[in-house]
Order: sequence, then C-alpha cells, then structure tokens
Amino acid sequence: MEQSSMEKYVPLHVCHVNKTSIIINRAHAFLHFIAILFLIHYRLSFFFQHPKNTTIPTLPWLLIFVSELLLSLAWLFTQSYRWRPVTRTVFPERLPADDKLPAIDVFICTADPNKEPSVEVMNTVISAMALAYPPEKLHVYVSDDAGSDVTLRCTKEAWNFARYWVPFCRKYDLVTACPDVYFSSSEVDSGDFEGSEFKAARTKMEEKYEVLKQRIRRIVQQHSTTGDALHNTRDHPSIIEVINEHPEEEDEVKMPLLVYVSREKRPSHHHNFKAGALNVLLRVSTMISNSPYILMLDCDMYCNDPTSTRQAMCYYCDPQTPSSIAFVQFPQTFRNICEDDIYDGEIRNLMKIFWHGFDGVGGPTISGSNFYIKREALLGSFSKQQELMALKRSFGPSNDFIKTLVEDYKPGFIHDGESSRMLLEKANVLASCSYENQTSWGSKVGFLYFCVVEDYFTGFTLHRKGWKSVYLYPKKPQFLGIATTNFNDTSIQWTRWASGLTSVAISKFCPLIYGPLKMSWVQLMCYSELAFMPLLNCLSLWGFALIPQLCLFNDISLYPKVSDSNFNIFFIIFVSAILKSLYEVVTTGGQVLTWRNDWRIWMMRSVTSYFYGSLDVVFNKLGMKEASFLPTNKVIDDEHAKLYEMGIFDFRTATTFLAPLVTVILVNIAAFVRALVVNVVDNDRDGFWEKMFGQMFLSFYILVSNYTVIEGMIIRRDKASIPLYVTLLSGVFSVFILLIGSAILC
Ligand SMILES: O=c1ccn([C@@H]2O[C@H](COP(=O)(O)OP(=O)(O)O[C@H]3O[C@H](CO)[C@@H](O)[C@H](O)[C@H]3O)[C@@H](O)[C@H]2O)c(=O)[nH]1
Ligand SMILES: [Mn+2]
Repeated sequence: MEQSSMEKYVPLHVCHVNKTSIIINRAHAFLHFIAILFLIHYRLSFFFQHPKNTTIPTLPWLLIFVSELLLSLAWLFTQSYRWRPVTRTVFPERLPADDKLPAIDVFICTADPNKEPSVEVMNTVISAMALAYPPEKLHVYVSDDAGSDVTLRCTKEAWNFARYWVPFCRKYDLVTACPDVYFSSSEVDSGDFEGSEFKAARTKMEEKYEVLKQRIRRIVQQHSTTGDALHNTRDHPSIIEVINEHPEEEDEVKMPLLVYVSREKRPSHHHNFKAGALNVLLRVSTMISNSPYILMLDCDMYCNDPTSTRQAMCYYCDPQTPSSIAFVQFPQTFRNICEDDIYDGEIRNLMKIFWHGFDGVGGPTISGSNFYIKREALLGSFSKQQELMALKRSFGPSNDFIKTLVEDYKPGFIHDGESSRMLLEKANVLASCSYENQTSWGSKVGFLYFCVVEDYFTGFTLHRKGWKSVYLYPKKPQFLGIATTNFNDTSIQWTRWASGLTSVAISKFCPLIYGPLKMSWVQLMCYSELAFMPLLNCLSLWGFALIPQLCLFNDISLYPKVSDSNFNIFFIIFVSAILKSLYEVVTTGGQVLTWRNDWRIWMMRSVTSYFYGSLDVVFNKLGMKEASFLPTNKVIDDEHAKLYEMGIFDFRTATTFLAPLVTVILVNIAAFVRALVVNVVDNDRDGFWEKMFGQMFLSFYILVSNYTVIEGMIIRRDKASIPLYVTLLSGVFSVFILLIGSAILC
C-alpha cells in the first residue's frame, strides 16, 4: 500500500488558468466589439445618405473610417492574448537525481565589443558557468560575431575567474549566479553561511572580481590604443577554442566546459546576423557536447537565479508531460529599469500580459533570449535508415555531423591533445561560411534567416509544425539584461523589430495564409497580431494624428454632435479602451504613471519606428535597401541614465525620428489653437463647440499625452531637448501638410 502511494505520480509543474481574467476579458471584449459594430454602422450609413444632406466631403470621412477599422483590427488581434491567460508553477525539488538529468548547452551571442561592454558580456559567461546544474552536464559556448581578439582574451580571463567563482557559489549555495549582481547588491546573500570563514572567502572573491574587471579593462584599452589594424570583423577565418588555461592543474570542483567560437566571415557571404551565428553554434556544439537542451542567451543577459536550469527541466523530465514541448521561455527582464520607465524598456505589455495569454493557447513565440530549447526541435530527429544523400542535402556535406544526427552521439570532450585537436578541426569546417551553401540551414533547419526577427519567425515555424512551448514567469527574475533607456536606442531597436515583423506580414509566410489549420485559431491570431502590429498601428495612428485635425482646421466635422446619441459610441469606445488598459496595468503591478508611459510611447512609436520599419520593408522589396541588424547599444552612459531616471525625455536622436513627432504636434497645435481663437472671436457660431467637440478633444488628448514633446521643443533648453532646426524643419512640414492636405481633403 505504502509502496504504491510512493510511486504515485507527482507532477513537476502545474498550470493555473486565470479564470477571473478570462471572464473580465471576454465580457469586455464582447461589449467593446458591439460598440465597434455600432461605429461601423454609423460610418457606413454616411455613404447611403443623400448627398444633399451633408456638407462633409467623402475623402476625409473615408480615411478616418479606414483608420478606425485598422485600429479595431489591431484591437481584435490583441484579444487573442486575453482569451485564456495562464500562469505556471514548477517544483524543481521533485526532479530526479543529478545523474539522471539531461545535459545542457548554453549559447551566448556577442557581436560588437564597442556596443556590448566586455565586463558585462563576461559576467554573462561566468553566470552561465555558475548555473545550478551538474558541471559535467553544462557546456557554455560564446559566439563572437566580431571575431575580436578582445573577446577571446576576456573569455580566458573569465574562465580563470570562474575557477574560483563556481566553487564559491556551490560551497555557499549562493542564490545569485552573477558576480556583478552579487557584489553590487547590498544584502549579503550567503545561503546558510554567516560565519567568519564565509566572510573571508567573500572578501577574497570580491578582490578577485576587482582584478578580473581591471584585466578586462586593460585588454580593451590595449586593443583600442594599439588598434588592431589587420583585423576585420567581416573578413576572417573561423576560430574555435576550448578554454582551458591551465590544463595541468586539477580543479577542486569540476568545471563546465567553456568554448569560444568565432565563425568564418567573408564579405562575399551573407552571414545572416544572429540566426547565422546560432546555427554555427548548433553545429559546432553537436560535435563537442551534443546536449539535448540548449539555453540561448544574448550577451547582456546575466543568469541572475542559477536555478532556471532546474525550473526548465521540470517540463522536460516530467514523465507525463507530452514530448511536444519545444522550448521553455522565461521573460526578458532587465536590471536598469526604473519606476518611471518612459521608453517602456521592459516591453511591459508583451512580457507581463500578452505572453501569459499566448501561453494559454499553445505557447508564446521565442523571445530571442532566455529560453531552453530542445535540440531536436531545431534539427529534427532521424533514424539510421535515413538516406545519407538526403541528409547531406539538408544538413551539409560533413559526414561527422550527419553521424551525430542518426546516432545517439554523446561526445565527452577531454583535453588530450590529438583527439581533441581533430575534433576541433572537424568543428572548424562546420563554422566555415560556405558550409551552408545549398543546404536547408536557415530555410528549414535551425534558426531561420527569412527576417531579422529570427526569434519570432523560428517560433512561428515550430508551432506550425505542431510543437508547443511554455512561458515561465517566476517571481525572482531568472535573467537580467540591459534595456534600452534612451529614445535613440529604443527607436532603432523597434524599427528593426517593425521591419522584421512587417516583412513576415506581407510575405507568403503571413500567418493568416501560412498558419491556418496548423495551429489553433487563437494562437494564429497572436502571431498575426505581432506580424501586423507595426503596419496597423502606424497607418491608423497617422490617420488619427492628421485627418481630424485637417478637418478641424477647415471647420469640417467628422464626429457626431455631443447631443447626438451616436456620440455615445465614440465616448464608450474611448472610455472602455482607457479603463481596460488602466485595469491591466494596475493588476500587473503598474501605476497610473506606467499606464501614461505605455500610451505615450505607443503613439510615438507608431508614427516613427513602426512607420520606418514598414517603409524599410517596402524599400527592401523594391531592392533599394538590404535588411540589417544593428546590435542594440548596451553601454550605459551616465548622462543618458540620469535623464532616464529623472523621467526626462532624451531627444538626442536622428532628425528622422524627431521630425514626425514634432510635425504631428505642430499640426495639432495649429488646428486646436485656430479653432479656439476663431470661435471665441466668433462667439460659437453654428453650434461649433457641439459639432467639433470630438475633434477638439482628440487634438487636446494628443497634445496632453505628448506634452513632453512640446516641452522638449519650447520650454527645455538643455542638450537633450529638441534642436531648433528640427522644430523649424517640422514647421515647414506642417505648413505643407496643412496647405496641401486641406486642398486634397476638403
Ligand atoms: O549579427 C549579429 C547581430 C547580433 N548578434 C547578437 O544578438 C543578440 C541580440 O542582439 P541585440 O542587439 O541585443 O538585440 P535586441 O534589440 O535586444 O533584440 C531582441 O530582438 C532580436 C531580434 O530582432 C533577438 O534576437 C534578441 O534576442 C532580442 O533580445 C546580441 O547578443 C548580439 O550580440 C549576433 O550575434 N550577430
Ligand atoms: Mn538585447
């Protein structure tokens, strides 16, 4: 009796369906949808009335209607995330013993030592080595897309430090894996140890960490002063090195393997950005460790909590969990976010709301970093009977690599001269830039090259093949990265995302065409929401920012009179949208300030990043521009950081990003002020206020929400305010829009 109860299955994880949210969300969606139907009816009936009954021209009516439809469609898509939100809990203490756990490879990508400070990248490397997992089952790979000597030398320094850090973490059971976080945090995290021995050990470690930082700085400095004239980040052979600085010394605690990989680069070959780097790592790691699970990390993502390994394994080691789970995604969380996050650097909606909903309908898409993925999901599974030639066509010419696919290949890398040298030579072939020629890498195998949001697109294709994923959001952040905290960086980053997503939306891979019947409809809507988000938001918001204002400027009314019962439709939609978003922000731990920031940055991005991202795709299709992936800047500049912390907008960015914002504001000011002045003078002729209230209010709302732009333009006189020439240039644009727009529309 007792025996059987002991053998009873105890789950390693549970999923909680968020019933209250589901009821609130669906009820709200239903009511809001009805209101939208009324709006559509109201707009449509205009086209059926007798032309004599109206003085309103058709074109602006049509344009504002289209804007409303597009925004409604965007809203409809986002309802998919509200359909069935779930949260999850794991029980890592129930995992099998260490010797039964599967091995893990960790991939860390870095691409530019100037934008990605080496001290931080090395902290990521060290924290990955200190993950709570049997060291012989942990293998860390650093991909250096810059092929820089700096990164190689720093990686060696990091390894030397980790030889002390890893045993220290294990001995004292630290709950922080990253030295930078550990030594800068005020609370002394010491597990059970409080004695003087621990204190002495900690002081010694801290000294060693200081030395490490100094050494890294010296390497970086030497490099920048001597300059590495011969080195070209776009033209160099591959380098693969297993880091083991002192092979003769035996370490007291076994260490995870650390491998430095810099793939070959030639100007004649497209290197496919991060996806290309990840695919090289996939091949190289297959030869060296071939772990069934892989943790992917961007170079700025420290492993904060070392137990993420075990939490993820709860999904892979649970006997009753279907084997169709391809990846376990943790949220992207950041270490430099302050309360008043004016640029929404923490991508709040996505990480705190949308991904839980995505999880409830089949699983979220890959979010670039912080996920544990099954190797099989990226490479497929094969039997010995598989035809060799077919495999070579897909996976490239290396026999050694193919062998690893059809055999249960478990290499144990040992530093023993000859055989390890041969292994690395084979791996080098796999890292050459011509290896993928005429293969399925990037089109069917591994990370996909189709667009610069390789994470989204690869995730979409996996779900389309029937794989599932889960989203794990524990209280303690498992990973901590650097968020963008100035307008310039965030604009560049979002333009890249917008361009990547839009390129999927208007291709044959458009989720609405490529996805049906391959996944649930709701999940498909989530994917469509992301793909169409830039396009829908930018088109509709440009409409809302200009059309009603141009009409206001010309005394043309686009909204019902306040006394007209139809006015309620607009009132209800507006209030319902505002209240719902406020409710969501507050129930996910935000404040009214957070909510204001969300709305503001959404408006700003729609007319800038989403707009340029979409334009980028158009130029790309016309063959006028190549896709690009500029790595996001991760250098925290004190001056920028200070402004961000004070909640002051930093307008030091390209004129291209500022001009649309300033232009929109100027047009709104012009329309609003003119209406105000003329009608005060004219003493409310023809019931002007009643007729124009909708438009006056819209302009007013836009101006109040974006007051920070007005401030940057007129009131502030600091270095980070909007330069006068941008205001003047935008002034010219707005006069142009008012004149030409009025002529066309009215
Ligand atoms: O040619 C390249 C370009 C970038 N990277 C690395 O890719 C990572 C992500 O780049 P980053 O500039 O930090 O991108 P983010 O703006 O933070 O990117 C988000 O969006 C990307 C897709 O656009 C995802 O790949 C990221 O994981 C996700 O965090 C970094 O570690 C880079 O070093 C490369 O290895 N090779
Ligand atoms: Mn990043």
